[in-house]
Amino acid sequence: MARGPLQRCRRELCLPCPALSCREGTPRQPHAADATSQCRAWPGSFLTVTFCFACRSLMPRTLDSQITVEKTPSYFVTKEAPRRIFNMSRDTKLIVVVRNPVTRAISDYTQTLSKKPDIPTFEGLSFRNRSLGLVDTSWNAIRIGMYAVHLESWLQYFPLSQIHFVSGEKLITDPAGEMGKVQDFLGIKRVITDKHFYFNKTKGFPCLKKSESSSLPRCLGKSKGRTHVQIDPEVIEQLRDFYRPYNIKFYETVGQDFRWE
Ligand SMILES: Nc1ncnc2c1ncn2[C@@H]1O[C@H](COP(=O)(O)OS(=O)(=O)O)[C@@H](OP(=O)(O)O)[C@H]1O
Repeated sequence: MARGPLQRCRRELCLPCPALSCREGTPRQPHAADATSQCRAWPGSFLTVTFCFACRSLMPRTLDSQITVEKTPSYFVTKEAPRRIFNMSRDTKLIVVVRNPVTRAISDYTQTLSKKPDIPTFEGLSFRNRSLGLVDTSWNAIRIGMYAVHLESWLQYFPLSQIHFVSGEKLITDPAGEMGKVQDFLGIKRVITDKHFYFNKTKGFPCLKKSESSSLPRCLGKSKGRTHVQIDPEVIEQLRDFYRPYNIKFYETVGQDFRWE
């Protein structure tokens, strides 16, 4: 029997979802089975890729009409991930949320600082030699934003048609629009629409009118959408210059202009 779109999508894998978290109350698609909570029960995140293969056994069993969704932000920048995922299931559809890499780096730093207040300054970590404009690409917060570089590894295994890029910026300004495109990409009915969202002025972000488990409104947690550390505008300019060629290459490769300039 020919496989329908839902059967084809049965083993979906959701990659970094830095904006509207897959695990935090996104309205549930009737076709989605969430493997992430099971996987996250596994201790230690540095072995993400390894554990996610181990954790396949922890994934919920899915019906042919369901899609398994797994969300691990570090997959996109993990060298071995494309090959391993391809070997597991070459039909896997990949979703990557990307945002302006400079803002991403500052967000990343803000998050680390909240856990380790003693780390060096953002400027100190960003440059090998600031006056020469030498950016430290070995610092993860910088390296992750070089999307074009990471994408190359994925394209060695997966065609572009199997990868969907969500704009992190549009996910804030038009969550329903971005979620609509995700649902189209997965070949499922547009169940999540603008009826599900409202803009919460206090949070400064869109929130859900009601969560899956209750009829009360639900925003993402305190660690999502917090105030960023203030960075010297000159540093921001230097980093913009650094990322420009990577961004241009990325836009060209995916055929989409994210307007980060
Ligand atoms: N609706 C809504 N509510 C709150 N936050 C939102 C939302 N949509 C997108 N964002 C942006 O998501 C950013 C946090 O994502 P993370 O990268 O920390 O997520 S994750 O760790 O990958 O789950 C977070 O980044 P920061 O602003 O740096 O905290 C937000 O800008």
